Amino acid sequence: MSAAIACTGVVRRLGGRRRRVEALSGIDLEIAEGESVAVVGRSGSGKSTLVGVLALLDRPDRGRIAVGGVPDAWALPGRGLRRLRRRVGWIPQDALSSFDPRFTAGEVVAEALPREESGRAAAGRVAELLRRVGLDPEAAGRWPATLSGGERQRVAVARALAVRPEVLIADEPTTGLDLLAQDRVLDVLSAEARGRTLVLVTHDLRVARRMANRLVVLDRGRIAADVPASIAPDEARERSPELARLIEATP
Ligand SMILES: Nc1ncnc2c1ncn2[C@@H]1O[C@H](COP(=O)(O)OP(=O)(O)OP(=O)(O)O)[C@@H](O)[C@H]1O
Repeated sequence: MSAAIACTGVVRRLGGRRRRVEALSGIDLEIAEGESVAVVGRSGSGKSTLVGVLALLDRPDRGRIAVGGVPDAWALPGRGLRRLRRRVGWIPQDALSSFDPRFTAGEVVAEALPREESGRAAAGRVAELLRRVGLDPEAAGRWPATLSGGERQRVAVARALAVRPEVLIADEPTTGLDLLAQDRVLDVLSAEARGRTLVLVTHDLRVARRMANRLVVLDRGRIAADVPASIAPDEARERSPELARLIEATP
């Protein structure tokens, strides 16, 4: 099976001159088509930085990102890179702040549609996408700020699906939601992940196990463990102290 997305030797430094942090210190990771991977690790371990780099939103200081058959995304000219980005659906942690406040929920989704689907056909596609994530198409006319957190997160999933991506990347998509809303967002995501590749950041090992068949554990910008999600707790403890810590912290 070929890699849907991969990175080689990725280094990412963040911050200004005074406080420079190496958020990623040489990451090699290959994710096969159809795989579902949960990126876990303690706060500040580099999870968000890694998925931002994988989604081609953030350029690494060193290393290469391969998407589909393209071996080095950032070597492409701007247009090629933009086209490649459309093969990846991005679901951010905080949907509301990622939406343009001048847009209704429907416009947020419509804006992401490929050019050939915009214009007249757009309303139908937007309604279909909203229905797919379990929202009433009427939600299209609402301002995102008037939707619940869970509804907004589902709009973010609909927006990510608008480009018909091969890979879905989600950064803590259920943060701040109550359990029922979390459940609905995760259900929608797992349905949409079928037949696609999924990369999901979560601090919750239960979510990781529910959504993924592989766990990538980050620790201070490095991969501390890369194991099947079904790994027995005893073996996991042996493999990596960082994973052991996560297991202990999970009720
Ligand atoms: N804009 C920034 N400027 C400086 N340092 C940053 C910036 N963004 C992140 N960092 C630092 O980079 C490291 C990795 O951050 P990152 O957000 O990727 O971690 P994380 O594992 O996603 O954390 P969390 O679980 O808290 O969201 C941390 O030490 C963080 O403080």
